[in-house]
Amino acid sequence: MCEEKQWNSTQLRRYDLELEQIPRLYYTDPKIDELISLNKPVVITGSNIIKTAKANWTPEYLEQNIGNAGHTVMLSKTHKFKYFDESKVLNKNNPHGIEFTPPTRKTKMKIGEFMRKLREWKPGNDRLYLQQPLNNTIGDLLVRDFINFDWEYINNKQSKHNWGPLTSNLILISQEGNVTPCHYDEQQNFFGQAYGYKRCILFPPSDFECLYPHPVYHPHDRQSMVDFDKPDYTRFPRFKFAKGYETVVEPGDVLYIPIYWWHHIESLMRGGPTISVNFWYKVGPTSLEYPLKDHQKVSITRNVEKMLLEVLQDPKEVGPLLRSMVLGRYT
Ligand SMILES: CC1(C)c2ccccc2-c2ccc(C[C@@H](CC(=O)O)C(=O)C(=O)O)cc21
Ligand SMILES: [Zn+2]
Repeated sequence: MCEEKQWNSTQLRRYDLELEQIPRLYYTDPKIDELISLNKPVVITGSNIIKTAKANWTPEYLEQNIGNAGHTVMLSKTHKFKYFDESKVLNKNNPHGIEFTPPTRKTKMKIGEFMRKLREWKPGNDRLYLQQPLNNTIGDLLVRDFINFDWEYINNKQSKHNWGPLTSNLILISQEGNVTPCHYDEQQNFFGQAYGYKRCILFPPSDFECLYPHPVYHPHDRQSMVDFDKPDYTRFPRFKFAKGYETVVEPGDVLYIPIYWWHHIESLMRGGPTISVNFWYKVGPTSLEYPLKDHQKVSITRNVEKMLLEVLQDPKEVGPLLRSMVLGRYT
């Protein structure tokens, strides 16, 4: 029987993008391994990977069981939560940083205060996004749920596809309508959706030239400079050629976000709070096999930018040197 959909398209933000669907496959389907080995995204459905989270993790349950520590909560004046690396911001003990006005603020909050602020939220208030690494501060029931994830399935994928060690699991509690803007991570990611619905838009690493990442030394390193709500086609003309893939993940789904794939993730508008848990895997230094994969080329560009900054010291000199090296000679 076809389940009635729990959401409708008016809850999705509208972007000037052509989007294909990310395949949704039942967890026993061997095509899942084919896609993962090709570093392509896939939604794994019907599995027990995060079954206990799907069964138990409601906002009320987390309020009771996530633990009594202060949790990291991001605050934003807009619906966008654009990540930035604090270590790259100019400040007294970082003379090489660059001028930067952080778009979000980090604070610590007990879960009760966070949930109250969500319930009492009004337009004009800061929006909230809670993230909590699964560590020894979380409550016993959450530890039990975490232990009862289907680790046999997860570890089988990790070893079959030569992922490195699991580096962290983040629990994410988002306010409805929040957006994590388009960025890539240097880790393989099993993105589990426990409660509520999230729309995920992904682009392959080969779309690097259409998504204009900030310079590597910028606090918004790895984040796209393009504002999806209002793209500046003069500065970013190739954005119109970006070829995206999308899906709306529902409770129990696990989306495989391949390393270096761009992803924009939004909690559906008017869909209530959402709860996700991700699994990040660091990959060791891979030997370069030819022809190089697209994500390896992105990694090479990062090394060039880092080396140039190191030797030039002044961030403002990196662009001009690259330009003089390339214009008229390689273009
Ligand atoms: C935006 C936020 C809260 C944040 C602020 C400051 C530092 C880190 C982070 C951070 C890290 C991961 C996510 C989860 C997910 C995006 C999503 O689900 O919204 C994602 O990108 C991934 O799993 O790779 C979200 C965040
Ligand atoms: Zn990410």
